[in-house]
Amino acid sequence: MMEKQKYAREAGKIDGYGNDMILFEKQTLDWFDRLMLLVRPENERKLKFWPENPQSFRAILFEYATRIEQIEEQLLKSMSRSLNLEEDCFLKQCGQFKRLAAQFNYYPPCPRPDCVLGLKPHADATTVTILLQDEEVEGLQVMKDDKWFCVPIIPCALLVNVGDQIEIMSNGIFKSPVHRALTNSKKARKTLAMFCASEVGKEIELVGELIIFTGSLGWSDVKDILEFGFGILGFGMDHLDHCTSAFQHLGYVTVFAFGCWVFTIPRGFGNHAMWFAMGESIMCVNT
Ligand SMILES: O=C(O)CCC(=O)C(=O)O
Ligand SMILES: [Fe+2]
Repeated sequence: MMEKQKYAREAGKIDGYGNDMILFEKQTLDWFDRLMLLVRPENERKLKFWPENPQSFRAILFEYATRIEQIEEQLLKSMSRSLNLEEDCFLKQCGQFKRLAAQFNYYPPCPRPDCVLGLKPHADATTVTILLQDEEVEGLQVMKDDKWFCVPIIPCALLVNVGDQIEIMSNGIFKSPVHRALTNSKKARKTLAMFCASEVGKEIELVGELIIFTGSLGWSDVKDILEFGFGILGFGMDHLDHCTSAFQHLGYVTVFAFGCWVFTIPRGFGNHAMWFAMGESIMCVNT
């Protein structure tokens, strides 16, 4: 614990070790600890929060982050191509100084898993989140048609969660699913979430061609959704639902045409296949 406290998060900041930010009285707290480290842009890294023990930690995280960025790039290109769009149309919107943050989640055993959640229902305010799941302990659930579905552990696979930024750019064709983490009475659970997001302050918007495709107006000129997302995470909700009501006052209409998308890619960074689970159907795409 003393070692962890050396890297404790400062009040109101995001980097470092800690628990939920307390945003209001009587907030329901999540049953987890986390270490959050901004990895890119490089000049914004705060190395004082990067553990020095084990010694290899920093080098491994740098290497892992580089690979994750390659995966994100391939994914964003593949998703654009799958919609018959130019392959860099999502990437272009992310700007030159894309952000990448690593969040190490630790869920200790909890005596009352029936009444305590590891992580409240939320959607990620990212382009995509790439999650390395615990090798043994399940806990992640995704909401679809108002029901919770357990995400299985697939050995040697990374889970890719579409985030709000891609939901916005794709006009809801790729939906950012609401998800949560359960607790376990006997075993601790560890996961590593890599949050990929656009440059700070860069406006993102739905890709014009998709208005015809979905027959709806969607998001326009959304900026800094990640900060907004962190701001309301304590409430445990879907940022876009929250934004939707705000935007409707401004005369925007948002239609999310499809259900949630979750897909996994086997770890290993050569030629890989992606499995898309959408509603009842599963497809496999070679990239
Ligand atoms: O730990 C998990 O399974 C989910 C983590 C997550 O959703 C997050 O960190 O945003
Ligand atoms: Fe999440």
